[in-house]
Amino acid sequence: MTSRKERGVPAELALARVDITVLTRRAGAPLIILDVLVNVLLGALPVVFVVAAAVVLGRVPAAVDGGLGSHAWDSLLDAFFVAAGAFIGQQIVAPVRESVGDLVARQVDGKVIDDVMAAATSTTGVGPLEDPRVVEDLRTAARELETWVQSPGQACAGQLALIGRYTQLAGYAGVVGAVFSWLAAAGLVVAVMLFRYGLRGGLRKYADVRFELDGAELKNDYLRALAIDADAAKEIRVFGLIDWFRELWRQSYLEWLKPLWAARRRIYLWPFVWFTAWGMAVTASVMALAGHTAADPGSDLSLTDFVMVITAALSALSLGEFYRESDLPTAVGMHAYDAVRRFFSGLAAGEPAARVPAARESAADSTAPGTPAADAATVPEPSGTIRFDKVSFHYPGQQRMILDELDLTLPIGRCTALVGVNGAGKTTLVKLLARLHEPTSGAILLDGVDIRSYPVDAWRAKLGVIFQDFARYEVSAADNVAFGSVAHIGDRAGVRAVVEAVGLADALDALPRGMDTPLARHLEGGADLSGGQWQRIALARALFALRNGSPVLVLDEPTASLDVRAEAGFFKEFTDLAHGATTLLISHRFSTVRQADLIVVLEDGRVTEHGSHEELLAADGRYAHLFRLQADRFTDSEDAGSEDDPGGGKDAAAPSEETVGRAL
Ligand SMILES: Nc1ncnc2c1ncn2[C@@H]1O[C@H](COP(=O)(O)OP(=O)(O)OP(=O)(O)O)[C@@H](O)[C@H]1O
Repeated sequence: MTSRKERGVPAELALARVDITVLTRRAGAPLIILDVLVNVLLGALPVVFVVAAAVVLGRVPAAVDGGLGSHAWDSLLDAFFVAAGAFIGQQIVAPVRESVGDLVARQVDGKVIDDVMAAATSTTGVGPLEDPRVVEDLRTAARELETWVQSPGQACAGQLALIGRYTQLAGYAGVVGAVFSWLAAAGLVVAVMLFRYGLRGGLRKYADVRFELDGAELKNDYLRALAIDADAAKEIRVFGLIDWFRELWRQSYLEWLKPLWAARRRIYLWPFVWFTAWGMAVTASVMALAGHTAADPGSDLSLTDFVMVITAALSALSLGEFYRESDLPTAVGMHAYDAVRRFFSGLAAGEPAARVPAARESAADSTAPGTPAADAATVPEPSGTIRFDKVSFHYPGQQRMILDELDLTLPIGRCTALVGVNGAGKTTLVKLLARLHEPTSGAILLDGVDIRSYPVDAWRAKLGVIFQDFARYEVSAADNVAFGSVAHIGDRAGVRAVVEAVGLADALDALPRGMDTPLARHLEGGADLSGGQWQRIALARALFALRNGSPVLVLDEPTASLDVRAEAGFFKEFTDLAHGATTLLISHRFSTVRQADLIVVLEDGRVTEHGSHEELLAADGRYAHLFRLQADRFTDSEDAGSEDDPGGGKDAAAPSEETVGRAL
């Protein structure tokens, strides 16, 4: 995209005006026509007033001579009523114009917000929404759209409001031209536009500087939000961070404000003085010409004409000012829309290539050789395996491979546990399985068929995934669970069954409105849950998906927030409930992991070990090492807590299987 500076100022201004005009069309023809008419009327009324007031003044001598009831008196009254009508009309039309402008702005902004929401929720994957540049554009746009200070809609209403101002200027110039001199009228218009250029041009440059500081402004927004964030509030107090943060807030604001102050001095001072001097010179010439003509005894300029010209000229000159309703909105408002457009192109550029690569179309899996089900509308019931076939992946815009030619087979109907150190790529693997990202190379095959052959929604309907950072929706507890299969959101008996299965029924029944209680304290009748209770909600959600036909369950750290008792019971209860399902379980808790049918160790982007718990312990590799590390923590504390246990000095590096089993 060509930058604003490269295009040059006139082209930039023209394009900005065209952009606003195009966007304004979204307000709809009736509203736009109404706004234009109201603005034209608001622009014309002051001109009518100036003309009528001058006529009133000119008719006073004759009316005084003629006396009450005379024809001259009546014509004075006629002119007076026109002037008064024009004056009162302005008072009435001005707020109407403001309201119609607001309607235009709301219509446009509403449609822009709809577009943003539609675009943000329509991406197949999450890659674009994880791209910091795309997110920054979205935040910039959202700030103006939400606060409704200088939004795109305000820019549209502001540009329409210019019609009123320029109708007024044209009217005054017309009066001066018709009554006195077209040259003087042209001079007036030039003077006003010079004043305007000095002001509005400065504002445009100032706005450019402000846009360059978007990053700093977003940082300020973040820090401001942090100051009132309940979670951060705890740590800020407990760790005594208040003074540190105050200083950070001060510094951050200064980093944003200082360049703005400097820009204001640089941009406004000399150009403003320069353009104002030119404007004043032109004004002085027009006034001198009018005065000279009026003073000339041979001139046919009447008192009415003279008053009309001077009043029109002065009124025109007063238009060489900052237009509150137009200038800031048109200078700044479209910035948010630029961010919206960058957001759209960022989303489009970041969408994963979901097509099945040509080479992959002939790929055959040992379990199901043959042709892939290219573009099949439905996903068949899994029967053999889900296989990661030489899957490599790096995040968009990054070089580092998170998964590197990874081969992994998940047997259908069995439970596979995935272990690995922090950052090994376990959650990333789940994102690929759910097609939130697509592999950089390689493929994921369901019974030999590349899952990209299927419509993404149909594939996802086969999965019930609970992420480590699962969502906590501010809706009722029942809906939080039912979101696992939104097509069955009304199935209260089903929701109840899975809530009981995860041991949450008593806790939810104790809430003010039972399962209908909104899970957010700030909502009326709402309540919040503990971390472990939220985790059970997430588990119930996964079970609800399973119950309603998602045969593949993926649980990323499902027991991380469960208490020891709940964790101990988790696996048994869960395998009973999830009997027959294909489960991928990610956990750092070996007490959970050890009970899986198959355990897979992920390291350096590849599977380095796989087998049952016993096989992996016997192999004495990475799994055995990690297992012992965790087991030692328990045996140490058990030993320390047991004063009369003579076995406290057991070889911690090699606990017996029995000890480990007891501890875990
Ligand atoms: N959206 C992202 N963009 C760029 N890099 C990412 C993104 N998400 C994760 N990563 C990086 O990918 C690597 C693997 O992360 P991942 O969350 O898959 O690990 P994990 O094995 O699940 O870790 P943990 O056990 O801590 O949950 C990490 O180095 C992480 O920084």
